[in-house]
Amino acid sequence: MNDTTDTPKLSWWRRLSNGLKRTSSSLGTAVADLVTKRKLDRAMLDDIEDVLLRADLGTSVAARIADAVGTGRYDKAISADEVKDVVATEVEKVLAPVAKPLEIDAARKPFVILVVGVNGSGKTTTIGKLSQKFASEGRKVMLAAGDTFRAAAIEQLKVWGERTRTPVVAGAQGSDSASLAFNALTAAKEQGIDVLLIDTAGRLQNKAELMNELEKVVRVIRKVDASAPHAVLLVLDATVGQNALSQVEAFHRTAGVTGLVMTKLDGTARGGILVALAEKFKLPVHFIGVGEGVDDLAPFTARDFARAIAGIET
Ligand SMILES: Nc1nc2c(ncn2[C@@H]2O[C@H](COP(=O)(O)OP(=O)(O)OP(=O)(O)O)[C@@H](O)[C@H]2O)c(=O)[nH]1
Repeated sequence: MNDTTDTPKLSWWRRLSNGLKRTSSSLGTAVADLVTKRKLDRAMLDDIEDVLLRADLGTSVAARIADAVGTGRYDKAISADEVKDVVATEVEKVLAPVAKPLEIDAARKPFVILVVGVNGSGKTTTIGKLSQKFASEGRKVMLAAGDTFRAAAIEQLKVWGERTRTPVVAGAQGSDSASLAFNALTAAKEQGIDVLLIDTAGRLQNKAELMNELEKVVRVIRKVDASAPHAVLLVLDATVGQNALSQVEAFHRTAGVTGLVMTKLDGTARGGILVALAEKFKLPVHFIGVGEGVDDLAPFTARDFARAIAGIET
């Protein structure tokens, strides 16, 4: 884990737009190359659509953007900035309905958040960041080290617990993660905890056995509180691109995902996939991760993200 305290703190917007440079600049360069050569015609719109597809935006969004670019502009010269503006506007339209804050229902005590995702997507780090956020809002938080496969994962969660001064319920490596979740929820109820964040082992979406185990965690949690988990957050690594589609599908089927968090948007991210996900699944997107530090979690906002994808400076 990098220590970010010594480096000048970049704003989350700067980190996001830097992270999405790979998408926005290849999109920008490709569009600039296209539009300088000739007046707008169907062939150029097809080329623009291809560029958008390569940026992972998905077929229907790419087609819609190409149509919007074409509207009223046939046989005219068009600038790259005009195209970028249309991209930003159309992408924002797709993202606005899914950009929703994570609401903590105070009537649920504790409000149980199950955090799921593939290996290394950033679950534990996101739990640490959320723990800090909720504690700073004056809530009593507890963490459950449900990733019982790896000793290092249990230790990592304990470190986050210390850092955010939050109690951690942990068992031995190899112990049953469903019973760990059961114990943690029982303890959280007894202690009047407001928010219980449950970590789970990373699992590939195509491994049936592990996905069944996740179902069991949900079933066992419900024995303590039939309304829990109150939120199931799927943590997605922004660098994986198209694979995110099958991750959402499988985790949604198994654990009833209620919202998404996309991490690593500060790196060489391929954030266009978030647009395809929003279009296809319409699941709320709550937060984005823009670094490894405790404060590197930002609420997801459609306009900022759309402009970063299109490569428009704020
Ligand atoms: N740059 C960057 N790195 C991140 C971000 N979120 C997590 N990471 C890093 O990604 C790596 C994996 O993060 P973890 O939180 O351990 O991921 P996990 O999903 O819990 O991993 P498993 O326990 O293996 O399933 C770590 O090195 C984190 O520091 C982010 O938003 N930006």
